[in-house]
Amino acid sequence: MIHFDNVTKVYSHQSRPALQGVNVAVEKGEFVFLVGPSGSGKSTFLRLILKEERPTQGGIHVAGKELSKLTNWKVPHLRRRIGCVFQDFRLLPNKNVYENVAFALEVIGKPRRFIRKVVPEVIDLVGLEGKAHRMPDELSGGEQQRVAIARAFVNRPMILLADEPTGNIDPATSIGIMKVLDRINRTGTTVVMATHDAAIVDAFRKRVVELEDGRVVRDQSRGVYGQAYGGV
Ligand SMILES: Nc1ncnc2c1ncn2[C@@H]1O[C@H](COP(=O)(O)OP(=O)(O)OP(=O)(O)O)[C@@H](O)[C@H]1O
Repeated sequence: MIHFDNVTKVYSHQSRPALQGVNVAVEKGEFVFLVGPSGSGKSTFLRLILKEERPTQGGIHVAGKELSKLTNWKVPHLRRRIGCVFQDFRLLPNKNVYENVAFALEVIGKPRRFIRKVVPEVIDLVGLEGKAHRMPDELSGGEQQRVAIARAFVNRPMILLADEPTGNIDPATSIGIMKVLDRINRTGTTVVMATHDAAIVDAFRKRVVELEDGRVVRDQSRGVYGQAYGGV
């Protein structure tokens, strides 16, 4: 589903590469935690998948397409098939829960009847039943993140990218957010989640890809946040 083939990314005016010789293959339906210190290249990895950045060297395939061969007018189509969730929620403050989720479908021209059917289903899926008419400022941080996940998922993307989704949320609430992402993954959506949240990574035991200075230093199935060697 996502293939990085010897990918190096050097931003302009930077001497040090943000990513260096990265080879990672994420298959359909996988859940991958992307970990590593600040500045190790996690967000760059996610931005390359969306073609928000281009690799300096190497190739990237997403859903069977080589991104360098994707013409500019096809990029929105790629992005439509990839849901994104961020640390800072990015909800529309003047729209309620229902409207925030529905908006994602309205902008891509889905029929109103379809929107009325699927939006309540997704609001239930993320555990916000009964809260469709609340405004974002009437919700807790965890609830706001659930709305953001509902919005990212309502179009049933093949891939969900999450950049520090629990970064602004307390540990107990983070477990609930993670369970929602797990539920989405179980519907067949491939999930890649960049995180610093060791407790979450250790609790859910998914594949862990660790970056350090732009290189993959570990790729482990059912991994933990820190090095697993020596029983640590
Ligand atoms: N737009 C940019 N222009 C120039 N350099 C950049 C740009 N974006 C990121 N970098 C640099 O690339 C390197 C990797 O950054 P990146 O944001 O991918 O790391 P990260 O692992 O996501 O960090 P964090 O955990 O702090 O979000 C860093 O050295 C950063 O300063």
